[in-house]
Amino acid sequence: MTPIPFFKMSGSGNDFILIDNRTSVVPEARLEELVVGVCRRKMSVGADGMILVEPSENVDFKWRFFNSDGSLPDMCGNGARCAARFAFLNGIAGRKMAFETLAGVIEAEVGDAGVRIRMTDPKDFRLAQRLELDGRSVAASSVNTGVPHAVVMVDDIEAVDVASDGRAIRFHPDFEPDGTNANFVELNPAGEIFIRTYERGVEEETLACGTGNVAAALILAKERGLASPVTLTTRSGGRLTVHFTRRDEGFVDVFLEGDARVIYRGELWEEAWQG
Ligand SMILES: N[C@H](CCC[C@H](N)C(=O)O)C(=O)O
Repeated sequence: MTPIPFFKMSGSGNDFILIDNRTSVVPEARLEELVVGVCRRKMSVGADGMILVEPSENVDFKWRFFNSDGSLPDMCGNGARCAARFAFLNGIAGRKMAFETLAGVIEAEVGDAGVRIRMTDPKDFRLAQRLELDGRSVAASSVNTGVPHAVVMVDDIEAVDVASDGRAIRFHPDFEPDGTNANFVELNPAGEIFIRTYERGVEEETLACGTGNVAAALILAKERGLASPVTLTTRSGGRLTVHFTRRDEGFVDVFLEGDARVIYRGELWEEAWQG
């Protein structure tokens, strides 16, 4: 099989494999095997997800985004920034662009220092829920920022067992049938915000989650009165900034801004994803 050119990129530590699939270079019949195979750490390239850039009749391009387990969520904030810069660098779009996702059309602007994307309007806010986790009652809020997110405020972000508590929230009955991503957020006395995320479809903690940072920022705005812009420090140490305008009980003009780094370019051989 002809090797498939790809970029490896990172959005604040959330890493992705990106492929220009406008001429259908990936074997559609073996797509899930390809996604899961190449996202394996150590055995292959390794990534939190894969992005296919494909033709669109209405805007600059359409994307298909896959979590590393092969699932197809509606949106990915860090992946969207990487897809925008990938499209710009490969002449698929200009600095300002729009592309189709399952969550809707995402507008993006590629700057010299980072990429800014317009998020879909947040929906399904649920504040001050109580989740029963292994006999503990945990306060959480949730919102859909393109994908579902639960947000738990904590006093010490370093003390959180993200693998265990994150997984328990991700599969909690309150979020069935689709499940949710689970975010843990510390707002310290100096006003600094630290966030850690267990990601649905990766099924472990990732170093950053764009839609999760947006969820945390909007819930902090609602519950703690934070004003736009809100900057959060992710597990990688990378910082993401969320801009928004309050409108009645909701938010409009929500933007996510952060880096989208090219790590390397390569070509996928079939043995990189077979079995
Ligand atoms: N794992 C998420 C999708 C990717 C979200 C995250 N990587 C982001 O940057 O928004 C889900 O299945 O809901």
